[in-house]
Amino acid sequence: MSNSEKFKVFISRSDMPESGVDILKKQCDLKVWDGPMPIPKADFLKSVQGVNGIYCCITDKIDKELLDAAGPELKVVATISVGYDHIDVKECKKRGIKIGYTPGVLTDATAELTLALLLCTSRRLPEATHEARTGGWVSWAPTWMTGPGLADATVGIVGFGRIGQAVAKRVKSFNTSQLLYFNRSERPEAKEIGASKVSFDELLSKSDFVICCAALAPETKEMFNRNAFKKMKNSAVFINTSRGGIVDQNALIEALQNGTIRAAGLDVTTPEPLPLDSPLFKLKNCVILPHIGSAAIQTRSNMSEMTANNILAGLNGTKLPAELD
Ligand SMILES: O=C(O)[C@H](O)CO
Repeated sequence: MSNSEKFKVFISRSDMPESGVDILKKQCDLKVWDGPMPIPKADFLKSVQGVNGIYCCITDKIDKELLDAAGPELKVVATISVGYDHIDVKECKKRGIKIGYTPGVLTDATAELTLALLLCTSRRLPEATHEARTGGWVSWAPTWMTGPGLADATVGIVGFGRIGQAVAKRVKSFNTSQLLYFNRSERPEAKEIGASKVSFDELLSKSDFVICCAALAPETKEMFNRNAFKKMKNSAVFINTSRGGIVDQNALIEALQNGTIRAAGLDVTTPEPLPLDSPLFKLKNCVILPHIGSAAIQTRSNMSEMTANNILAGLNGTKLPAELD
């Protein structure tokens, strides 16, 4: 393509980290959505007409209707995320549209956040700071604000890919007694980490902490349902930093209200943002974060650069640096 007819790329947010946008600016004709976020569907459909590439994020549904609206010139869709459950992968493949995502660069940030959320939930930090600020801190007290520690605990990780393994390595440094994992396939890396593969049921019944790092797919949808929570210890702490759809949220609310499990820490919910009147916000034993797993400054820049490079490769017809196969 000559300079006068650059590739057309649509970017669905005006606040995508600059480092990636700068890469694209030099070589593409960029159209950036700067209206309300996330981009309303009707605007999305209009904005993508005739583009060659789409730079999107997890709130943008890339479905058949959107691909139809974009038309036959669309070569690549790249998401600034490792998760791709918002993209109709089959439909893209059928049309020969390449999909880029951002595995690897956010592993450390997400693992860090998972640990932060776990400690926050088990040691009741939001409750404790609230008490300190509002006069509940009357005196040091032997049993006040106590919660389970990680030392000598059994930790179960569901989904043992990059992020699950990074979480396991970090958790181990807290002197846990046992690391269990549940994954579709056996992971060779588990041996060195010191984690044992068990069935989902065994993980649920033995773990003091259950951490969900699995990707959302038809097989994992609502795998944490009423039955699963019943199999967990009453003292268990549940952490989810992957996708809200993996949990039957009503079952979780019930489990937290009834003491079926002790507490939950969630970086992801259904829907997002979680409505302010959700019962989850009323529960002291639930810590909720607004999906900030990968929100480390440098990580987001790296993700943006990877997204841009995925787009450029897709436009030029070469293998993407991180292509979904
Ligand atoms: O899938 C992802 O990358 C996260 O959920 C958002 O960074």
